[in-house]
Amino acid sequence: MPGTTETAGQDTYDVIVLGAGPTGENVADRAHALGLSAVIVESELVGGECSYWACMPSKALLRPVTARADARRVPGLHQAASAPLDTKAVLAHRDAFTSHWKDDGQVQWLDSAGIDFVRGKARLDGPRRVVVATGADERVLTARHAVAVCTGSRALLPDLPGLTAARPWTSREATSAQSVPPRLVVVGGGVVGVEMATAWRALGSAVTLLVRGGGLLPKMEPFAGELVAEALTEAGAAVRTGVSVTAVRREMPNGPATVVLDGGEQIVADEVLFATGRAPRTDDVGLETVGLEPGTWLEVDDTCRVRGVADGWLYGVGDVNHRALLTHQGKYQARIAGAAIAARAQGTTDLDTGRWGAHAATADTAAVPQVVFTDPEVASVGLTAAEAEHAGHRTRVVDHDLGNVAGAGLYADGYRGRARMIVDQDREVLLGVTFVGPAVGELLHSATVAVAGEVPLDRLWHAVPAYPTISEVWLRLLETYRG
Ligand SMILES: Cc1cc2nc3c(=O)[nH]c(=O)nc-3n(C[C@H](O)[C@H](O)[C@H](O)COP(=O)(O)OP(=O)(O)OC[C@H]3O[C@@H](n4cnc5c(N)ncnc54)[C@H](O)[C@@H]3O)c2cc1C
Ligand SMILES: NC(=O)c1ccc[n+]([C@@H]2O[C@H](COP(=O)([O-])OP(=O)(O)OC[C@H]3O[C@@H](n4cnc5c(N)ncnc54)[C@H](O)[C@@H]3O)[C@@H](O)[C@H]2O)c1
Repeated sequence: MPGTTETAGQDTYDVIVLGAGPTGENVADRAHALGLSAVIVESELVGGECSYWACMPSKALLRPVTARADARRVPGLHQAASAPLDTKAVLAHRDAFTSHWKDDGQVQWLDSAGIDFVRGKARLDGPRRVVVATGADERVLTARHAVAVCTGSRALLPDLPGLTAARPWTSREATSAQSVPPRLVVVGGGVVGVEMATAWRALGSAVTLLVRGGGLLPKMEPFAGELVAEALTEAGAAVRTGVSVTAVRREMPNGPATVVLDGGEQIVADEVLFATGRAPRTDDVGLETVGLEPGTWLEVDDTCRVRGVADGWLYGVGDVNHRALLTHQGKYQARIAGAAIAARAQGTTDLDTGRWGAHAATADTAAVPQVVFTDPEVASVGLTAAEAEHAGHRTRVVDHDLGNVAGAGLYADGYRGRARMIVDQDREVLLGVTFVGPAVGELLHSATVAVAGEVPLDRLWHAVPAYPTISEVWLRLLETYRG
């Protein structure tokens, strides 16, 4: 049972925030830091999906996996690092990183940040009014300036015969399971699918990854999915592309599940993870009381203000607006929305909403960074080659084999990886960068600065990477471009 600390407080606030995930916390914090009173309402755990069933537990499961893989590629360590992972220790490490699914620390942080907190299920009840069901009681809150819906997303399950009765895993079970299923089927080759297939395979499950398309990580550069599929296969997972699941059965409650494929083939597994995307948590937050459709993603402008709501008091920030379903991007939007809410509360009418302005979440469309924590890691920012071409840019695609970089060779024996930069030929700046290979995640911010800063390639030539680091790939990419 989560802690029950909450603020009796007043009932009228400058800003009311629905949902205390990373996004909601940051909206409230920004608003408060800019002089507004703020209250946040949370129905489950303060910290949201990210802290308890997403980023934190998944990365805590994956870190030992990638550390062991790296160590096995270092001469002198191969033997020592070849033992199986200590499953109990890895799961305990994961449990510690989720604070054992207790949010006392995060509730304390709200308090220290001067943000009032109400635990309960919130829903809109007409303009600027929020009703919170707090157990047996209801509490009514009123906002002077803004209400921010930051209720996030949940796993989306396909409508398949037998699926609900078969009790499939979603990302929640995949990140919080207390034992290793001997056989695990993973459906979906997106980020959740590949990360969880990597983690549970390394922890000992026999993993079958079922993908209906032609490859893994379809939203990224094709070589990313290819290298991750190759590594998963080498690790002993079965990666099957071009297959669709048509039904799932679990005849005995404690027995195995059977996954039926479109060709009639059946696969038996102890657990079946559906990693098939997300749905907005907006079905029961009272959208209908303000003229919006329940269960839909909130359509917002670049200040994260919801379109089509009279007087512009409603904001939708984080996963719920479907702009970029990532914690860091939700927190970025929260900083932008918080600044816009405060400016509007002060009566400012000419907000700085131009490209890269203080009140515009420009990076959401131009420079979203993402790291997939598989072995090898995938790190990307901005547009892929296909996206840049589709957007009508005149581009040049520059590739380099990361294995040929001295720092990569030192990092790991037989280092395998690849880098790509997409150059906007008209402006000679970068539109996107992708790295695939061990440890490239920590390289990504250099690319994010280059893309978001629209750093001219002539100036990047003067950004000298230290020798012998993996970052020397920058020099190789620029040399390849210049010829
Ligand atoms: C397995 C997995 C791994 C991930 N790993 C990463 C990663 O490594 N890096 C990364 O950047 N992103 C990652 N993500 C994505 C990341 O988790 C989300 O983008 C992030 O959690 C979104 O934050 P949010 O605050 O918008 O929503 P959430 O974190 O979903 O928080 C929303 C909060 O609102 C509450 N809420 C909902 N309805 C109500 C209501 N009616 N009243 C009161 N409270 C309500 C919920 O209980 C929840 O606490 C991962 C996602 C998954 C599924
Ligand atoms: N490291 C990270 O940054 C990280 C990690 C995990 C999740 N996330 C975020 O969480 C979000 C959700 O991740 P996700 O992997 O669930 O979604 P996703 O949209 O990335 O991938 C879902 C995949 O499932 C496939 N799919 C959908 N329906 C299917 C069906 N019926 N049968 C088979 N395949 C089907 C889709 O084609 C898609 O490739 C993503 O937006 C991601 O950015 C980020």
